[in-house]
Amino acid sequence: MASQGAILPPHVLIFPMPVQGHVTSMLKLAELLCLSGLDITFMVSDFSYNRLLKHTTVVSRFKQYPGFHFQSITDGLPDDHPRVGEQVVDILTSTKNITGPLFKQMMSEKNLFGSGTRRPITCIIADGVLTFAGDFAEEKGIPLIYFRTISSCSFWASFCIPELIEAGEIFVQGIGMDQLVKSIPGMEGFLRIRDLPSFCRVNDINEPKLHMMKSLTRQTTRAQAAIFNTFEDLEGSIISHIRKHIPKVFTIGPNHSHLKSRLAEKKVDNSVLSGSFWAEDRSCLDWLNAQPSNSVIYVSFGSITVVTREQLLEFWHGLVNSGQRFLWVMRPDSIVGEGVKNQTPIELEEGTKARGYMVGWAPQEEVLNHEAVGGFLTHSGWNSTLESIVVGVPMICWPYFGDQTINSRFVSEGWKIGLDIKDTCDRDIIEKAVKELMEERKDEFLKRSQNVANLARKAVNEGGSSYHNLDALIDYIKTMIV
Ligand SMILES: O=c1ccn([C@@H]2O[C@H](COP(=O)(O)OP(=O)(O)O[C@H]3O[C@H](CO)[C@@H](O)[C@H](O)[C@H]3O)[C@@H](O)[C@H]2O)c(=O)[nH]1
Ligand SMILES: C[C@H]1CC[C@@H]2C(C(=O)O)=CO[C@@H](O)[C@@H]21
Repeated sequence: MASQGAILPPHVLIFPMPVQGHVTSMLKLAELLCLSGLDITFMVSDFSYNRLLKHTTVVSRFKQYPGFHFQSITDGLPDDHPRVGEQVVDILTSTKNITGPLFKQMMSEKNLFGSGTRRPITCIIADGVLTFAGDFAEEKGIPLIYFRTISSCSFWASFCIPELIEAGEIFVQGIGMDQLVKSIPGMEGFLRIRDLPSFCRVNDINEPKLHMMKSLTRQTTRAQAAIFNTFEDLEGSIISHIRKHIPKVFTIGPNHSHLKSRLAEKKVDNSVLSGSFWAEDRSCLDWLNAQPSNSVIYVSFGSITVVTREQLLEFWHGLVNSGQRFLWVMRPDSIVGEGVKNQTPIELEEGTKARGYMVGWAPQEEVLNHEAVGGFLTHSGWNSTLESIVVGVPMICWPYFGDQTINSRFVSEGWKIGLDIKDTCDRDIIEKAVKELMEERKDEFLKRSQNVANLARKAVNEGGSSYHNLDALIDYIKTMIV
């Protein structure tokens, strides 16, 4: 065993928070590491695993990597828990209280997943929000790398929560939402209190969600290193501030594009790795095929956002009144509340028949890459933002919660590749924003988005920063074998 052990590769446990946006980006990381011959155990909740089995080919795709194994575990919630909207935060508590102890027991019963052909886990790459995985690594002396799946700008703002509290810059009643934030180094001058991660909007400065986010983020420093799904040309100036607290930061993104680049280099199938929790309706690609170039605004609010029927109608009127073509993802579980009567006004039905198409879930990466798509009305989830950036599609941002409120500010005022309509939901504002993005300022937005897209693609190809950093990460993981 000892001599066999010497030639066995490192064995990495990858553990995402079990929700779509986190599993998606950590699956891409897993495949990137598999391509370098590392052994991977990918921990996923029973709920997520069943969704993956039902709606994707990930299991057969990963069969080509003999060193890759899925391991499922409960997320601690009952099957019928909605796992959407603000209630998704319940997963943080249930995984800590229920999954954490089971994980610990499983690791000990299964000898850290070691066998005659695999080393026991040599390194844990845990989602930065799964603190119990960090506790376990620390307790057992296993090297720990945190992967926070949000943007670096959002991470950095959350990291600065103690300074924000100290400076009185957390939103509580009586503070102006449009006041500029001064206590986040690197964001002075354009970040407003309104743009801080939504957990910073509280009724009382002692509210648990604010303090949970503060400690979740601050505890990242106990890891030996951190990974971010971003690239230096996009967020380098912010990352330089993070590096003062976490010296080893590996920026390796955009992960989905990096994976494509590495697969192409190896001349193997580089089709999109879909980790969808819902069935992708590919008929929208046929519809897009029949639309002119850059003429369609794609509308999707990711996997967690929910809207009331009133909000839905505002979006719908705004889109139809804009006169633009639209492709709209309406997730089956995304409409909440009783709201107004369940009848669709005739003008919306007609407007949709003439210029729109709706699906329950789309193959988003392919949709955004389609030449007919010229804009994206998004909730500013980090994966969606990066997927849009890579293909140079300008955005209208309607952030729902969490990191999205700051991502949208960076899109509009930082990188200037879109518009931010946060905190509004009004048909006239939506109509105006769609016209501005798709007609009036179209060339300006497309040009800037193309420039950023070129930087993203440069980052993930040979010679680029993310390409270099992934190699450095793999070398680092190899040094962790004790
Ligand atoms: O019809 C659809 C809609 C979405 N997607 C994919 O689903 C993912 C959605 O991820 P993201 O855009 O990041 O949004 P959320 O699902 O909301 O992700 C959660 O996780 C992200 C990463 O931490 C955070 O940035 C978000 O705020 C958080 O809500 C993306 O890869 C999309 O391509 C599809 O494939 N088809
Ligand atoms: C449910 C949310 C709590 C934290 C996660 C997150 C993050 O800050 O890492 C962003 O949005 C959500 O996916 C998670």
